[in-house]
Amino acid sequence: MPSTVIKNGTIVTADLTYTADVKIEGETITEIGTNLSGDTTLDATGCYVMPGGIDPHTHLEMPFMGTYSTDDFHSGTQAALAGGTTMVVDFAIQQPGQTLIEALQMWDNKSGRAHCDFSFHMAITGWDEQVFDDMKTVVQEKGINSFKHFMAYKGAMMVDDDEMYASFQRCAELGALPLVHAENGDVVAQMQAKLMAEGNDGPEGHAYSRPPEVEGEAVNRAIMLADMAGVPLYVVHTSCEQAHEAIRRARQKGMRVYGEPLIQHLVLDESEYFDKDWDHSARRVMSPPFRNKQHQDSLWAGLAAGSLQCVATDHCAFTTEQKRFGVGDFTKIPNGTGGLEDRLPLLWTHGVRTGRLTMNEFVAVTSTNSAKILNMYPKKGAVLAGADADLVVWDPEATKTISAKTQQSAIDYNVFEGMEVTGLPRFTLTRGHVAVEEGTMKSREGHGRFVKREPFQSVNRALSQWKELMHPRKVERTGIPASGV
Ligand SMILES: NC(=O)NCCC(=O)O
Ligand SMILES: [Zn+2]
Ligand SMILES: [Zn+2]
Repeated sequence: MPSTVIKNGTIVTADLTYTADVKIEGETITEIGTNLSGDTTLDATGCYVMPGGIDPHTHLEMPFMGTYSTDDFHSGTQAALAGGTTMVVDFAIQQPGQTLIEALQMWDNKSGRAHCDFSFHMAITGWDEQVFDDMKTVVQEKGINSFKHFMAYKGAMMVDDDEMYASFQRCAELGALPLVHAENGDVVAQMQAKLMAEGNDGPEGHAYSRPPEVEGEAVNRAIMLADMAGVPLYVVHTSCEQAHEAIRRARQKGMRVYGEPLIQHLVLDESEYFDKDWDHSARRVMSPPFRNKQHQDSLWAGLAAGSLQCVATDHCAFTTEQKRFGVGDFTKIPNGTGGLEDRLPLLWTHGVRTGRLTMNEFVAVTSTNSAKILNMYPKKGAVLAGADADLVVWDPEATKTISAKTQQSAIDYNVFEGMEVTGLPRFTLTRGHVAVEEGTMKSREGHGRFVKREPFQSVNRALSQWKELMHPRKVERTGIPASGV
């Protein structure tokens, strides 16, 4: 079996920083030590050797708002690798009339082009007996242990409380983790209609129609429902203090609630929606929208304090032409932005280089925490013998200016255009294969494999045990008075 040794680097994991060589045989890390040798040597002088990034939230070739997101499993996973991310978790979403299993088949077909490993969350967009039954197949046979619920996008993917609570209870039974896109979709729809009626039809209307309160309310509601169902909860794209505050409070009360800020919300703010150039603002339309500096500070603090766990991208990239579907009606601008290639360099630049995050916290929030929360650690998210050789050799001094002209993403712009970043991959390895070397792409289409994720044992068992103990019990009484009737 061909072997590779990464030499002269410093290993940085979520909890350790130390000097050692890393030996890879085939697709797996087989040894960590000193003076190791192999068929090939990768020089990591001056670099950190870290677990490759895991993006827990992407939408590649997603059918949405009358079109498909432009980055697919080919360009999207190339972008991931170029930026040091070695695994993405995408969302399989049923289309009207489709079963969960049919939707999964669709995602299986699309993902054949992936250059890096991937897994899926399954979206629940309605509720009936078939969905109830299929959830069991999805968890027990298809290797998917997480289900997403959209509390927004009324008239499309949104589920109501009835459906969500039923699904949360099913997740509890199956050892699965529910995810929520938390915005009050009913209120958003009313605000959108009002803004449009007042002639407020530009991209700034998108931000006005989705204030932090609609997110905070929904996060609180989802947390309460999850608590009543006895299941943990993962809140995707946590963008504001109201949402973070709800997560923080729940965690202080002992609830297993996880929060995921996006790199976009951490570094871009709401002023983007007030640009005079319609295209500039529309390209940045996503839900929830970008917020102000106070909200950004809250998210950064949450990552350092541990009340927020994973930094994702929600990569859902539309071209300018696609964004223009919404000229004259902001509600028709396809929601979504890219970020796969830029997540790690931006987080390093704005997090580690400013002192907001340590290097170990950086690894935790870009990789290890996702692997643990989604139940694939230590196969993924670890630099350990036996783990997949998904690694990034990170040059902390390498710099570039982000530009659509040099990106892997297939769209015609980049929402971070012109930003300088310091900290880039020297090498990115996906299951032992060197996919990126000093900015040159050497990745292979179809190399990526589906990563099966087993149902959760400990957290769900602990919660159901507690639920069982607290279950309503009839009080057996003596001396019951005769009925008054
Ligand atoms: N976030 C966004 O605007 N688009 C992608 C779909 C979603 O996650 O809501
Ligand atoms: Zn969402
Ligand atoms: Zn999303």
